[in-house]
Amino acid sequence: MSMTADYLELSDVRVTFDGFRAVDGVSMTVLQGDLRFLIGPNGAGKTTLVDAITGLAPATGSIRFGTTELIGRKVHKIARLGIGRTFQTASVFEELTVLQNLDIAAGSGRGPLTLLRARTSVPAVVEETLETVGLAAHVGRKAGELSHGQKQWLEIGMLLVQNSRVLLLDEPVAGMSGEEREQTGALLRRVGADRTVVVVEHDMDFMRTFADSVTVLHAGTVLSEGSVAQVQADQRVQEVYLGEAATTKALAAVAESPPSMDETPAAAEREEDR
Ligand SMILES: Nc1ncnc2c1ncn2[C@@H]1O[C@H](COP(=O)(O)OP(=O)(O)OP(=O)(O)O)[C@@H](O)[C@H]1O
Repeated sequence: MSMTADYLELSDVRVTFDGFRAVDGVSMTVLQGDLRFLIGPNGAGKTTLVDAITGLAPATGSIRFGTTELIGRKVHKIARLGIGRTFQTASVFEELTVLQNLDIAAGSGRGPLTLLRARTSVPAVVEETLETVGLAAHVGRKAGELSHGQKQWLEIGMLLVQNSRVLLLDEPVAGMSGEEREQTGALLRRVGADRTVVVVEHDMDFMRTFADSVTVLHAGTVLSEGSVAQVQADQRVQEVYLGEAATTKALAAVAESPPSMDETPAAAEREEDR
């Protein structure tokens, strides 16, 4: 493990699809141990930004992991540098056991024969990871039989055995029960202590409970950034999140009883002000 703290530093990152700017000049720095949540309305560019970091979307600007530039590198090179991600739907091997899934992830450099050979002991990193993600009691179960939450934990475990230093997690608690959410939050705190973690999430309660810091994306740009309290107090964030609901409500109110502008107190006040 490195002695110096890791960090992920994005500078003026842009991703364009056919002239449409999905990510439009994002700069942000995420430090190891600072559990960062990336939030924003649908289409804000969150997933595209994660795609850019992992090499799946062509980006311009700079994305550095420590002093290493990631832009321009191939997907598997970026993964090998220690940048790991999960997807909204867990991508575990359903027919294989929990242990086999972790083994395959850990042995990404080993040949298939080594993996097939009967083993007498579980590698230390796999054993440790089973404890960390809370699946020690389920080593022999087929991944397909796990609950949705447990599959997500297994996927995070697969990143841990690969020694991922950066974890980019796409909606890890979507579809989870309340208890699984709590356990996932605790897991993120544990793994995030000595790793650089970015959590893309729509669940605001989960974000409020577990985020150390928050970046709010809107229309491909950083709208706001700071602590949960700072971001929540930001007028622009409230407008983006409440905007749609407020507009719908206002329209409904207008349809129900058209307000007469002359009679409202506000209109009367404005008259006096003149
Ligand atoms: N491959 C693509 N080609 C064209 N447009 C794309 C592509 N991928 C994403 N987009 C567009 O880029 C914008 C950002 O999408 P993205 O999925 O990154 O948003 P998001 O913040 O992750 O949204 P959600 O919360 O709904 O997942 C959207 O308008 C989307 O339609």
